[in-house]
This record gives sequence, structure tokens and C-alpha cells, in this order.
Amino acid sequence: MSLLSSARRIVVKVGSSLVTNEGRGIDAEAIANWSRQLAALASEGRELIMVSSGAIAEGMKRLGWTTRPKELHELQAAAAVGQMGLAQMYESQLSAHGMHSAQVLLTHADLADRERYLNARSTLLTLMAHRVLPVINENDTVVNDEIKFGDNDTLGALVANLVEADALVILTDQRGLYSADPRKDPTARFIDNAEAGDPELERMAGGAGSSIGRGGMITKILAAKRAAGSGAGTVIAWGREPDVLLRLGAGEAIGTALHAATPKLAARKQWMVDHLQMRGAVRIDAGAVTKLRGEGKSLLPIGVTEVQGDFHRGDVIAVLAPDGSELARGLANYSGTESRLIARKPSSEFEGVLGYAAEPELIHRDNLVLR
Ligand SMILES: Nc1ncnc2c1ncn2[C@@H]1O[C@H](COP(=O)(O)OP(=O)(O)O)[C@@H](O)[C@H]1O
Ligand SMILES: N[C@@H](CCC(=O)OP(=O)(O)O)C(=O)O
Repeated sequence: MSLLSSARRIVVKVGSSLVTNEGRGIDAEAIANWSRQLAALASEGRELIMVSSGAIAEGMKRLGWTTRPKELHELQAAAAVGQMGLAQMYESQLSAHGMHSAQVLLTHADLADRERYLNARSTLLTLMAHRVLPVINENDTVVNDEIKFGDNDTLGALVANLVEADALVILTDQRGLYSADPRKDPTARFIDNAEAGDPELERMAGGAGSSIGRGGMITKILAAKRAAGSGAGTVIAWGREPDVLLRLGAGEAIGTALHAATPKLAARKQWMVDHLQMRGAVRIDAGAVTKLRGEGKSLLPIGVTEVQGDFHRGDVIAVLAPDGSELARGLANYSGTESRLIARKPSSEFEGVLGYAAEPELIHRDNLVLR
């Protein structure tokens, strides 16, 4: 039994080196192969999403650039050129199998904003319901270094969380995860099964082995951990393995399966976990830590010792333990300014300080996720 045999909704991610044949240009044959398999899986009633890298590598080739530029705007220009090639290739290969594709370019800001997150989610669900394959990439043109997903492994996991996928398949240029980078260590052992989130895996995984791929194995391991947060298992497999998707779908064990031990989190809580950047944070005292962690209670302002940042009501903020480590995330009932006024105070004093009475909790339990 593979992770995919009973998976209904599947996100498949393919890396730059595979898609562009190590930078030689879009690999039409590889995309034709995946398209055929995806169309067949869709006919079985599975819902599929493709996260495809390769825009920068393809753009560089089209522009005649032989070395990867350092300047961000040149990388962005290359991505814009190359994305045309990707979109064209997926559409033509999929339509040969009676399936349409749809281009979806996402940024971190799209997933950090609740409304845009919900819009992205419902668009993707609608496309899948119409048997259209969304082909997703990062919207490289508009992002800067600080707000980049950077590697598409992370984006693949966030998309899996966004649509509550049952499985994430990461296709790459290796058979799966080895105990060390097989390019450097010929004695590396193949790992066929493990639990996503096991810290031992992070020690095994190194950076990218080629000059084309960005993330390497470590971003895939972290992506599996992130996907497991919403209950999705991950398979890392060789993208050129014949009929890899069909065989996985039929239950064959191929590649490395990273199982999700965690049960599915409610979508709204998952959205909070997926926030890569917080608008603010509050530090709490030891008593409040016990209430949150030990007793499953809400966070009250009386336990707050410090308020950081300029957040609004409804923003996701981090809850820090006295030593500064992140203990939880949640939706703030008060702005940063209001929180500073009511920190350390009992709720009976809120009306006097704020001029109105509102919720007694700074973060209600229902809107709080422990890390
Ligand atoms: N423990 C490991 N097991 C397998 N591959 C590893 C490991 N550590 C590092 N790598 C490297 O990660 C590379 C895959 O990552 P990357 O080049 O970013 O591919 P992609 O473009 O598919 O994302 C492999 O070619 C390999 O050299
Ligand atoms: N958005 C970029 C992909 C970033 C990247 O290199 O991802 P990956 O090859 O999956 O590690 C592109 O399309 O070129």
C-alpha cells in the first residue's frame, strides 16, 4: 500500500532540474509523460494540482544567458519569459489528453492574507471540480528576497495545506531520500519509509546537488513536515521513473514515503500555522504558559508581559514563552496599541482603560494553535 492508494486530492511538485532537463530547455517528453498520468488519475476521480518550477531556468535559456544572474530583477525577468514556455507546454500536453490546465501564480502575501487565501483556495477547488489541472508557480515577478517562498517545495506544502490535500508528491532527480547526499557519499543508504517531522531526516538531508535546483533535499524534508501538519503524507520520488504517478496511485511503494502522524487540523487553524511572517507577538508569563499548554485555556491579557509590533484586531500574532521561543499562534482580539494598554490587567479594568468593554481574551482558545 502506498501513501497514494487511497489519496483523493493530490499535489504533485516537480523541480527545475527535471522540468528543464538540467537547464537545457523544457523537457517536452517529461511533461508529456506526467500529463498523460495526471489525466489518467483525474479520470479515476482524483483531484490534482501541479506545482511546477522551471521558469527561471527556461527563461535563461530563451534569453541566451548561460550563468544564473545575481540581480533579482534579472531573475524576475527570466522567470516572466520562462513561465510562458511552461504554461504553453502544460496546456498543449494536457489538452492532448482531454484535460485543461490553468495557470496560478502565488506569492507569500497571497497566502498570508485571509481573504486572498480563501480566494486562492476556492479557485483551486473550483478548477479541480471542473477537471482542470492548476499549474502553480511562485509569482517571481513581484516578490523580493524577504518575502519569497524561494523554493517550490515549500510552496507545494503550503498548497497541500491550502486545499487540505491527502498527499504531496515531490518528484526530483533522485530516487528519494538517502541517509546522505548520494552525489557526495556513494555509501548512502536509501530510506523507503519514515515519519514526516522526524528530526533525524533533517540531519540526513543536504542542500541542492545541482546548480539548477534551489532547495535540495532539506526543503523537501521540511515541506513533508509542513504538509504533515494538515494530515498529508509526502512521497519523494524520481520524476523519470516510468509511470511513477500511475504506479504510486495503484498502490506501489516507490521512492521515500514520509507519513503524517498528526491528525488533520481544521483549515482555519492550519492557515495560522502556515503564516510565515507574523504581524506581531506577545510575550507571556509562566502562569499563562501553564494555562495555554497544560489546561487548554484562552490567552488573557493579564498574562501578557510584553507586546511587540503594530498589529490590528484579526491579525495572526505569535505567542512567546518567557524565554522568547514561539509557543503558539493565534488571531488577536485587540490591536497592538490596545494590547499594550490592557497587558497585565484583569478584564474588569478593560472598559476603564479602553473606553469600551470587549472580549476578556486577547486570543480565544478556538483561534489559538499551540506550536
Ligand atoms: N540525503 C539526501 N538524499 C537525496 N538527495 C540529497 C540528499 N541531500 C542532498 N541531496 C541533493 O538534493 C538534490 C535534489 O534537490 P534539488 O536539486 O533542489 O532538486 P529539485 O529541482 O527537484 O527541487 C539531489 O540531486 C541531491 O544531490
Ligand atoms: N519559481 C522558480 C522555482 C524556484 C526553484 O528553483 O524551485 P526548485 O527547483 O523546485 O527548488 C522557477 O520557476 O524558476
